[in-house]
Amino acid sequence: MPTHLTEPGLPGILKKLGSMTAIRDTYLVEQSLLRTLGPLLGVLETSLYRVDDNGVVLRALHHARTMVTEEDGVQRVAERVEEIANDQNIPSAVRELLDNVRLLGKPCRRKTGNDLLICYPLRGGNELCGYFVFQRDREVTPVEDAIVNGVLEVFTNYYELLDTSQRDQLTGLLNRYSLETNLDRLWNLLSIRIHDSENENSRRDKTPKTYWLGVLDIDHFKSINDTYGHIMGDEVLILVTRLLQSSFRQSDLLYRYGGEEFIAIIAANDLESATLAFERARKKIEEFQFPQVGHVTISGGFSGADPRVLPQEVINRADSSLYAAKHAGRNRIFHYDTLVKEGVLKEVASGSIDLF
Ligand SMILES: Nc1nc2c(ncn2[C@@H]2O[C@H](COP(=O)(O)OP(=O)(O)OP(=O)(O)O)[C@@H](O)[C@H]2O)c(=O)[nH]1
Repeated sequence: MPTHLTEPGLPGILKKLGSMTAIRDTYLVEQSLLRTLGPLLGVLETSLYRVDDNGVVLRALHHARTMVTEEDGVQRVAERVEEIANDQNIPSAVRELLDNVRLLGKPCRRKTGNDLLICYPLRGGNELCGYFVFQRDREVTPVEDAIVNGVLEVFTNYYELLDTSQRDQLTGLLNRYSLETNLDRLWNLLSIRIHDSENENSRRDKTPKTYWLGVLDIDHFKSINDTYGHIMGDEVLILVTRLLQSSFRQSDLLYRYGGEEFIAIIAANDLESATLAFERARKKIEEFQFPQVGHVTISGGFSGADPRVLPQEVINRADSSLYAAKHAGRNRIFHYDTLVKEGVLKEVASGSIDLF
């Protein structure tokens, strides 16, 4: 698909690369990559697919540019970025192309009507971590190919560096800094996902349209450290992380929020499913035999991650519920609204919570 927009030359691309590496948010860097490569290749639409270790698409980012004419007759470029949380809506032609790239380990293309659908692999180290896809009416020239490969390499190296700074070194989970800097973006994303799944077009989309935020905390962790030493304490933290990761879905988000405190943001259809998901995680840890230490339990509190409520308020609600769970004897996970209904927690006007 040819574009009628003015395309930047090499100085423009270098400037965009400079801007891309000035960004400190991994999601915005991904958008910036698409903004850089679209004009370079003379296409209006580009996509980025992120995959897990098994090649399953975790999310897709689509970027589209259009020329719009303002009321005063002035033309400007309008940009739209769309994020899809899973691989249910990937067109079959794209899916087949992604599979080819994964199998062959190099860029591939296939014909769709008069156009070519072209896909480049993204590599983090030697591992395939995603795909860059676009469609246009002509082949990629050797010069374009070299530039695309160069830009993708700068992108993946920079992305990895940023990603490392957003992760906790011990557990590999996203850290508190990353949660706090991304809360607003995350909240926007939740409202888009909820809006999308309510949309006529996404009727077949099985993604649950409600999200839940839980604060989970290891019980009596200080005494684990005191009895078995810090190294054993670290080992427990790593094992609890792995158990939580294997209990929640790949698409759920898990953060290390403090020393022995985690935040999980999970998708579930209703309160019953959310309760089951958090309970499954609690039980999984309760039933696990930790080397030397034996049994370890967690307590938690959770609340609906309603995008209309300020994110910090939702964290406070979950945190107060966690406090109530500790107060009630630990090894249990409480739901905020239920506690308010039962009169265990009182919601005060400011949004802060009093425990009776
Ligand atoms: N080994 C290890 N310990 C940590 C780490 N971060 C925090 N801690 C310890 O975690 C302990 C948390 O203790 P407390 O906040 O008193 O809570 P607790 O003992 O779990 O008690 P409850 O939460 O009330 O059940 C402290 O002793 C911290 O030193 C870490 O990265 N590794």
